Amino acid sequence: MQQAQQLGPETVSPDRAGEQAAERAAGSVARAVPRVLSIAGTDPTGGAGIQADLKSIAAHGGYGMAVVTALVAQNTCGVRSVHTPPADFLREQLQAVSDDVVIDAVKIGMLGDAVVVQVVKEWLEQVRPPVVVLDPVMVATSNDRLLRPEAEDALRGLLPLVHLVTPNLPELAVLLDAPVAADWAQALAQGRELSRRYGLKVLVKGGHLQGADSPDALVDAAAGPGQDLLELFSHRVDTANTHGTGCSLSAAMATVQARTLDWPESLRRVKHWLTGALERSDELEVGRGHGPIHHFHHLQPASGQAFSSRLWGLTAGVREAIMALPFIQELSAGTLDEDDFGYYLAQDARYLNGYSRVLARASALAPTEAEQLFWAKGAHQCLEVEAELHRSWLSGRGVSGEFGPVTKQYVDHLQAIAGGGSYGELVAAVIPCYWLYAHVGEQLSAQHSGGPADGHPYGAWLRTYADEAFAEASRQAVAIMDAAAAAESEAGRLRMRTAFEQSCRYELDFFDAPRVYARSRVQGG
Ligand SMILES: Nc1ncnc2c1ncn2[C@@H]1O[C@H](COP(=O)(O)OP(=O)(O)OP(=O)(O)O)[C@@H](O)[C@H]1O
Ligand SMILES: Cc1ncc(CO)c(N)n1
Repeated sequence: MQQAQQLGPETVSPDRAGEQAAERAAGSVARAVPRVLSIAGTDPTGGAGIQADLKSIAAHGGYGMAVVTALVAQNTCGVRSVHTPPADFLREQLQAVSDDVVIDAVKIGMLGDAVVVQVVKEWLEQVRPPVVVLDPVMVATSNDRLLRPEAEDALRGLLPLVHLVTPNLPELAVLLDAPVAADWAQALAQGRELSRRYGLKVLVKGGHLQGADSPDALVDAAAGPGQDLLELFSHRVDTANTHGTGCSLSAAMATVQARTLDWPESLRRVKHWLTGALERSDELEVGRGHGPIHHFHHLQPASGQAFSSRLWGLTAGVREAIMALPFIQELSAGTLDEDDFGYYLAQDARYLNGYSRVLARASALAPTEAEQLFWAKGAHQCLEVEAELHRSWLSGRGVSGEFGPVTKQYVDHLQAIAGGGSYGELVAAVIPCYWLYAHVGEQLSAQHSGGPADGHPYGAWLRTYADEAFAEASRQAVAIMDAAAAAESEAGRLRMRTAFEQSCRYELDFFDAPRVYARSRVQGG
């Protein structure tokens, strides 16, 4: 504090002042690691205000600094009280930063009252940072007021010093002294008007609209036709974790603009990041109200559900290929050659025997008793199904019980991982058998709603495919894989992915094997 008092404006070193003036005169200079100052209130739970700004700045490669306008006792559920430090002290904080550091960008958030707005205004007039983004914070996500109503006029007076303002719809209405926009078209019209009136860019935010999208638009009334509007539509993330989205967005815009000197490009990057941060917000488990977004989701590997979702997405092509196989199509239509079906079942019985041993190994490696039991039950069921296949379908058909080439390769692949891989890798390798089987079952039963027609040669078999108990086991297995993925290193997760993808390929080959290797084909041509 004492030190701050010693450092008045008159103590600015001539070098530093010259440096700032030179940079200003040259216009903005892109910086690899811009020095970004947040002027905002606090959130001790870290999701909004200065704490969110610093994370957002760092997440976008900036060097974050912060001047506190107000100390806010708040959490994800709401605001309890606000303590505003004396205006002189705010001035000293601002001056302490700008006397020493060249500022590449400023983000302004909660200002609270008209006195604070005035101090910040005077400082902006003196320093004129090259990038100034104002988030006109008025009301928190929890609906608590963060700006005194009588300060709204003062906030409008700040606009001529700002390059980009980022109002949500109610804030946009207050800045224009107009009714709140009822739809996106009205919001854009208001954004244009605000941009024109104050000669700045406006980021109109559609987070408060209803609908499948959460649109945002960069409006610049001064730009030529075709350049005056950039609209970005992202899907609306189904989450209550929206605390601090506005803070994080504006701090990110200030940072990326200072790095790129390109507002539209900044919005594209920031919007993409923000959607991911909302999507992954559940992983943080912070607070009981509107939780924070995941600022660093792009640096941390997806854990939990996201791992299996990624693998599922990566293997969409294999699933399509399986469904398109003559074997699957003809099986569903009832036109499949009996020998092909017999070959498939005999190989399945052979496979299940090997698979059972591999599941027993997963049981042996399982980190919890519940998982140990899950895999042990799976191993047991495989043997039961194998026995049932021999009793019902295979007896009297005279099909060979020898390993076919694909069956051999698939089981060898699983056994190699059972012998030398980690638990996560083994789980990832065994999942496609559950998951793709359940998927094919679901697809086939959708093709036979109400059950296969009477007299369908494979009707009984199709019915077993649509078994809900199996679908449930598949979901449990996938959940176990996600937990195992979270416990692995990044390299371990990569091995899991490889094991999973290889097993998916073998599932495809397995369904196609009758076409290639069934006795009638091999012998009869
Ligand atoms: N559910 C959602 N899904 C996707 N994007 C969202 C969602 N909610 C908000 N956003 C995005 O978050 C940003 C902030 O939008 P919003 O209109 O909610 O601002 P705000 O009210 O100032 O935020 P805050 O909640 O921090 O007060 C915008 O880019 C908006 O599109
Ligand atoms: C300090 C602060 N600024 C902004 C918001 C808006 O989310 C908040 N809740 N707290």
